[in-house]
Amino acid sequence: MKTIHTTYESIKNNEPITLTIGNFDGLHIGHQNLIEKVKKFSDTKSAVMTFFPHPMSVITNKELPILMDISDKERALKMMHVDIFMVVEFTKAFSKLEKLEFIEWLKSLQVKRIVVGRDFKFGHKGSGSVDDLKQHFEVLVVEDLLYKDTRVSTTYIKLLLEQGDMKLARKLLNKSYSIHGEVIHGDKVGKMIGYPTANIDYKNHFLPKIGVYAVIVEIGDKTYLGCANLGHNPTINYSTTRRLEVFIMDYDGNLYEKEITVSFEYYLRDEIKYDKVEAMLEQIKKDVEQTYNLLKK
Ligand SMILES: Cc1cc2nc3c(=O)[nH]c(=O)nc-3n(C[C@H](O)[C@H](O)[C@H](O)COP(=O)(O)O)c2cc1C
Ligand SMILES: Nc1ncnc2c1ncn2[C@@H]1O[C@H](COP(=O)(O)OP(=O)(O)OP(=O)(O)O)[C@@H](O)[C@H]1O
Repeated sequence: MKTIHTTYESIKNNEPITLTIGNFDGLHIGHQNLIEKVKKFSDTKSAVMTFFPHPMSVITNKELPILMDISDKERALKMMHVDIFMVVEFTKAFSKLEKLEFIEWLKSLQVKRIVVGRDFKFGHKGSGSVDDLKQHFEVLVVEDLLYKDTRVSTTYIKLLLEQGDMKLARKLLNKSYSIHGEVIHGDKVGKMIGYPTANIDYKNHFLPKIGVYAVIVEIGDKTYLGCANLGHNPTINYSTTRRLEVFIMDYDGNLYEKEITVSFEYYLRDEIKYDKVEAMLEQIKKDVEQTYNLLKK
């Protein structure tokens, strides 16, 4: 797969493509279904276009919590054997292109065919629709992928994660929800109480429900079982911002500044404010045992 990081002014493509366009946050089964359709045409290369930063964050000037960053999407699309991944810088100027300007821009990219969902919108304030595209390109409109009457969408998956429904989120994402980030320094209390934790700098990754999780941790090319606490640490050193901390089983090494990935497999329980640290340690021991039982092969 060829990845092109570009601006809309400088983008170039010389090969005829079948293209799909969108945010594809999470690359859920609705997105995957659509991309499989893109790949079916043998007269063109398959191409996926997305934008960075997320258009909503540029338009609203607010950081938007995301399920996947560009590197996650790149990895997933590579595994799906997409030929070309176009990452176009999303700017205020780009957002102001009128629908016909946007269409002319696409024409300059050798687009033979466009594959999108019925609600696809483009151009300034989303004024362009599938009908507009049809006047200029061959367009394949993919039917909605539903799960029990609900359209599979990034928004719906975020709702499931907020409810701690990791099982259904996993089904709709086709993989466990994961967050990767650099390990940063915490308060070093964990080590003292016998459960050292790696604190992850989760940046603008979307955070699931506050609580304790059975997780799988990837460190380089190795995987470990772990138990994560996502929350405010109300018992020791209350933190106003949410923290993601993981106790990694059978690991002792220095993780500071290393990049690790945490996959949320099971929601175990709520985060609790304990009166005594001993009571918390007893519970953490049980969490670790439960994690082992759930995740051991
Ligand atoms: C599996 C696990 C479960 C935890 N559960 C709770 C909890 O219910 N309540 C709480 O206040 N802290 C909980 N913690 C967080 C610990 O209080 C925290 O790891 C400790 O304060 C160390 O923080 P530090 O990394 O900043 O040193 C949990 C930690 C782990 C690893
Ligand atoms: N469940 C689905 N079935 C069919 N097509 C879909 C589905 N979900 C998204 N698409 C299509 O995938 C493309 C990219 O969608 P995009 O990521 O921009 O939005 P989305 O998945 O609907 O997310 P959100 O929940 O944020 O609206 C669009 O053409 C969209 O219509």
